[in-house]
Amino acid sequence: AVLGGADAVGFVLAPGSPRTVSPEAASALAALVPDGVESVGVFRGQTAVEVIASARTAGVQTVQLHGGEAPDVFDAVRSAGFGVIRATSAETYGLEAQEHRELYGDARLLLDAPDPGAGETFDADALTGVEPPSGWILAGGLRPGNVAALAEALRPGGVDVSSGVEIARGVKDPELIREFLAAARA
Ligand SMILES: O=C(O)c1ccccc1NCC(=O)[C@H](O)[C@H](O)COP(=O)(O)O
Repeated sequence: AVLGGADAVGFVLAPGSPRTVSPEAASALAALVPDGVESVGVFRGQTAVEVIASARTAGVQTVQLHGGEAPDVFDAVRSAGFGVIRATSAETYGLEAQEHRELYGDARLLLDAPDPGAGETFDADALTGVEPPSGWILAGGLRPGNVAALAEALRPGGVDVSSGVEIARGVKDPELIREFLAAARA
């Protein structure tokens, strides 16, 4: 991903995924990430104490929370010195955009399909009449063949991919990563 020109790389530190890496393994990988490329730890449903401990061991800069965590978890993570990304489904966000602004306002927003990391797209109609905050990140079922059209239609500040650059669940493919990055940049 770094060689292909990604702006950020993510390590799944949430338990129970075929993509899960230990904080120690993530630390060895994050140490290879050069300055200027953001390293992100991906979490779901853990306590603030667990998230912060894992993120510190892994040495990531940013924490991405997928589990509907409460605002106080975001505050704790931020106070521990990490950047924070709030990942939520586009359907949920469509119903609570005001709440996001009020409760999580300075967290970056990532809009995803309901089942994170499953390679499913969301129904873009969920965002009709909703304007996500500037710099929001689009995720969910992106692939080299659809990222340009979806980005053109939805105008996010960035895109995030997992399944669409894998040859099997949890197994990334360098060529698909290169194709995805080229299509997203275009
Ligand atoms: O990828 C996982 O297995 C995962 C597990 C627990 C929480 C989040 C997870 N992934 C979130 C991501 O960062 C994915 O990149 C994002 O949901 C997009 O996934 P995909 O639709 O497979 O491209």
